[in-house]
Amino acid sequence: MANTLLSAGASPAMIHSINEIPEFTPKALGVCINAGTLTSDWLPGMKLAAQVANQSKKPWVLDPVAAGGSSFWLKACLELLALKPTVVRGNGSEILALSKGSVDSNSKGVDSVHGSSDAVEAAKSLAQQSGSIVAVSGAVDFITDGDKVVCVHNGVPMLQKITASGCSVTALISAFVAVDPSHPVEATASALAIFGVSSEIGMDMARGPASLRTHLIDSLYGLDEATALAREDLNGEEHISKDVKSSLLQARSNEKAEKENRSFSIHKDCL
Ligand SMILES: Nc1ncnc2c1ncn2[C@@H]1O[C@H](COP(=O)(O)OP(=O)(O)OP(=O)(O)O)[C@@H](O)[C@H]1O
Ligand SMILES: Cc1ncsc1CCO
Ligand SMILES: [Mg+2]
Repeated sequence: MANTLLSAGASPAMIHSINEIPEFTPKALGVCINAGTLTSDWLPGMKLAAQVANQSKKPWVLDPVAAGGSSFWLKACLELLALKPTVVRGNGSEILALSKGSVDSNSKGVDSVHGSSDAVEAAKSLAQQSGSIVAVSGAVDFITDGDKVVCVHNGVPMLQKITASGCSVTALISAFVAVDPSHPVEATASALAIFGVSSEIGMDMARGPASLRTHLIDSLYGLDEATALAREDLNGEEHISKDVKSSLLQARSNEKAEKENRSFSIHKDCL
């Protein structure tokens, strides 16, 4: 997660201790709270970080790792959700569990047993209930404010074989939302697209999951505006660069790129 952020031009700090939160969190431009490897000792610090981010008017993003995997995980994620994250990003099973508010008896824990398209309606409903932007990742990523839905088609299936690829893209979303907090849907879609493009470029050089991780990070670091524009088939009005401060893409419908399966498009067009 931290290496992904560094490659994108952000400056991560991984904080666990509740003692550090009041002093440190106000200094951050954005906060990412990740429920993976959760223990009851860590939860109060996570909640305090969310509260301090809210008080400091800083955006924060929740990764509800394995929300449907156990009662403890689900309760913790629902409590964090009640603290009003700017964005929630999870896989299909995580978003379905949060939306239903129940543990999934078929859950494998961290890995999704649902496709992202199975969770689009749950994501819309969760966004309406929570007031947060909700992103469901998978073969297609869906981002919704409860009304409009944006789709991102970038990415490679091998990402599922790298643990914490989802966590890393959530961290990237935090950085993008931190630099454009007034456009959280666009920032979230942009982060997912940029991560996906980087994985596609990285996959051309990779021999398996371990080398994909390396090449993804290298590709994100080396991504320039021209390459991102070409791979996204965006029009000339959008500006992307490897610097997250200028890499916020606008979601839009694009029929040609849609056929190529390589772009943003609006939900009704891409389903
Ligand atoms: N089948 C796929 N094809 C293309 N990209 C995919 C596919 N599945 C996942 N991705 C991409 O992989 C990244 C991680 O999404 P995923 O849904 O696997 O997260 P996750 O299950 O939370 O992962 P983790 O728990 O390992 O961090 C996203 O950028 C997503 O777009
Ligand atoms: C494998 C795993 N277990 C808890 S968190 C995590 C990383 C992917 O979310
Ligand atoms: Mg995950």
